[in-house]
Amino acid sequence: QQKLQYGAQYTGKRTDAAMNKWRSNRFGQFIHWGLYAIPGGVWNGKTYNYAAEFLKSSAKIPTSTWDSLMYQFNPVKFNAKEWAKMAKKMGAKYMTITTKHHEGFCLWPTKFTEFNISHTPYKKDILKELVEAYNAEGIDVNFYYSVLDWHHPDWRYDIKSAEDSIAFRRFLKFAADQLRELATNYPTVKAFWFDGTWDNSIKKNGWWTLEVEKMLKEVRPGAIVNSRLRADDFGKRHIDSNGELMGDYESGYERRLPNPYKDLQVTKWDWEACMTVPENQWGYHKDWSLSHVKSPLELLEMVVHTTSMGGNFLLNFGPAGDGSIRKEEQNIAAEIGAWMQANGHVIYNCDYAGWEKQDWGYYTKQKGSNTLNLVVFNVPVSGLLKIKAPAGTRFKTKQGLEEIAKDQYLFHMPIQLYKVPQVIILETESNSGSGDKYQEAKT
Ligand SMILES: COc1ccc([C@@H]2N[C@@H](C)[C@@H](O)[C@H]2O)cc1
Repeated sequence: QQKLQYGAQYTGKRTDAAMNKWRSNRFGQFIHWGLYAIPGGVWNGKTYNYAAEFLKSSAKIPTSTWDSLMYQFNPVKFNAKEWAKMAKKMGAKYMTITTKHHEGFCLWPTKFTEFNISHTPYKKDILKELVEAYNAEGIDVNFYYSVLDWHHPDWRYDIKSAEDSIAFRRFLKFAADQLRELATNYPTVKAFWFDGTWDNSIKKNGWWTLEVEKMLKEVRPGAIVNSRLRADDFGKRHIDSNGELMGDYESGYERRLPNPYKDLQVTKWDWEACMTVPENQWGYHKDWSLSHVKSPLELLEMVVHTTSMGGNFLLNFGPAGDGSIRKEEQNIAAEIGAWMQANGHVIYNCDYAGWEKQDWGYYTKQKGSNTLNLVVFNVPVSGLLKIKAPAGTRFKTKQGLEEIAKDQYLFHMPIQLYKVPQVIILETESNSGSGDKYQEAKT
């Protein structure tokens, strides 16, 4: 353990009301929307299959050319209320919007750069429209903010000279001013999702990442920041040099999930995974035939998998440049929403149950209750679900349960064709299941 000036500010999970709400939300909608949605991965008639929000670099487009897309941004089909209603029907409890992505274009009328929505044909404050529409549906709104900024002349990837250092200090003030502006002018914002913080320039300025965390929590008490913002005294990111998580939740699971057998360390802190529908498209891409597009059921399993390990799942939508939502995303929202409508009680306010994962699916546990939720994706040919209970567990539920050895059971599923994940609720006796674990075999 060494004394850090810019390391973790506390250890363990926050238990204040704001963080408890963030945690209980469990399932959110990510929205990537910016100038990149206009070309949608196609430039001068050539389709680029890398992430559409990176088209500027994939197609080697000069900044001045790219930035002139601002004068075309006029989403005539944009309707914030429709987006919010779709998210509500999907069962999303929060939404995270790209206020500014790496391109540097701002969806709000910021005072600190002209490269913003007020200078587009659309003119109006899209961020305000989205915050109001989603909040009206009872959905919390969080802000994604990319520190990396391709547009701003003072951005630096590294600090290699006095000039770099002077320019980058100006840049860090610009970014802090924008963040203060966001936290001040949109008072219902709940959390800040930082991205674009992996470069040496940020790693050499860990002090700034802590200053931003403190400022946001001062301006907006209860505000939540992700670990991706943070670098410590030695440039160590997410986890400080003493092994403590920085920020309020771990945000390293991007387009991947922790292994439910081997990565149980994630259960010791709050965390969130974010996921694309295609293999790797966050912004709108015109051609989704270029990679596998995940089905509603594949994505629903990821939601359940994440809850079963005590994390939040942020599912990405990439609206088109005209403000429309593509049919694949509409369908995903409808199908996931149908299941969440009937079974959200095994997701919302649920957490890691501490039971050993089995092949048939996932366990979740309602916070502070003795009900154990089994979410079955893979029904065994035998119809018998294997359950290994923590030592000394006593069940209240008798129906369908057959004890086959100490703390080992089979649950008899009715033999039928299942089309959607099945939920089985078991009741355990309140003080049972905390007994000693078998001694692991020495190998
Ligand atoms: C390989 O490097 C990157 C850099 C940035 C990203 C951004 N993070 C995601 C949340 C999206 O915003 C993507 O553009 C992804 C991969």
